[in-house]
Amino acid sequence: MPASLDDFQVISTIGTGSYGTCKKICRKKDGKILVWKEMEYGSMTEAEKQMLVSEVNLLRELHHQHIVKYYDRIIDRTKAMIYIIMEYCEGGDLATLIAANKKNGESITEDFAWKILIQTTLALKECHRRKNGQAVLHRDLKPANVFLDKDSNVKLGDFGLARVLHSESSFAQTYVGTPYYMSPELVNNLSYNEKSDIWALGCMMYELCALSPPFTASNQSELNRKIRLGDFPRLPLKYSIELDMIIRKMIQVEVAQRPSIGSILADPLVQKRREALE
Ligand SMILES: CNC(=O)c1c(C)[nH]c(/C=C2\C(=O)Nc3ccc(Cl)cc32)c1C
Repeated sequence: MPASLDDFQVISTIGTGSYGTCKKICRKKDGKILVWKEMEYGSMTEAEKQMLVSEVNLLRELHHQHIVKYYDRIIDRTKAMIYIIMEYCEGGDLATLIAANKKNGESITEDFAWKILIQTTLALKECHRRKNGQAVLHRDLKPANVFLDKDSNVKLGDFGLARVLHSESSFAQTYVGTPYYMSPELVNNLSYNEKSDIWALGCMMYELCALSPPFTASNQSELNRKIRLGDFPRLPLKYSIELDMIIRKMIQVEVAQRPSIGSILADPLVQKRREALE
């Protein structure tokens, strides 16, 4: 029996972005707290609608402890709206955490930084695993797309949809935000690849610790120049040289120089940190 909007009670709006609105909802039959991301697809081309459908279908295929669980989707054709129902992540998103730390002068611990790095890498490993020959590259890894559950475990969300919503469509005009995590290959109009997600992961980890992206500028051309150069300051000295090194390896201009997901997880230090998490 497909779900319907009447099966849920909307509790509150918990996030809005260029992709749509995220609402906290309650499933009436059992009181389970979930979220739905609602998007208006009326202004999409047929090709974009098809891409959205295939991305949602990919989401359904991904089952992993560090990827937000997909529950269902509801399409309201009268309003040209799609509602994607997913698990609730009580800890919110990393962008909010970074903003709060900047505001109150706090910073995450070294242990928490390693936890986020390891769990996000594990989520990307699952995304990059070929499903029916189709890799689900994230394409938009950033703090606003990484969520935390009640135990501050990582839940990666909102991927794949970026490919649909970054296309040359009416959505493109609504896409806001500076692409701080754009990799050198994208700046040079080369193709996006799995190592582009590694670059974005390094940028996200850097910002989580330093409370600023590795590359900042007041305009796109200056940002592109800095990204191509690849120079950025060391993490704050409270963080170990090992953490700085592994993040620095991820943010290397040369794609081939960046570690693969497998080599990150095989790093002895990562393995030691991972054992401490389990
Ligand atoms: C300030 N942020 C929040 O309060 C917040 C909380 C507590 N949860 C969320 C967002 C999600 C959430 O709780 N589950 C999600 C699944 C997929 C996606 Cl794309 C987003 C979410 C947000 C934005």
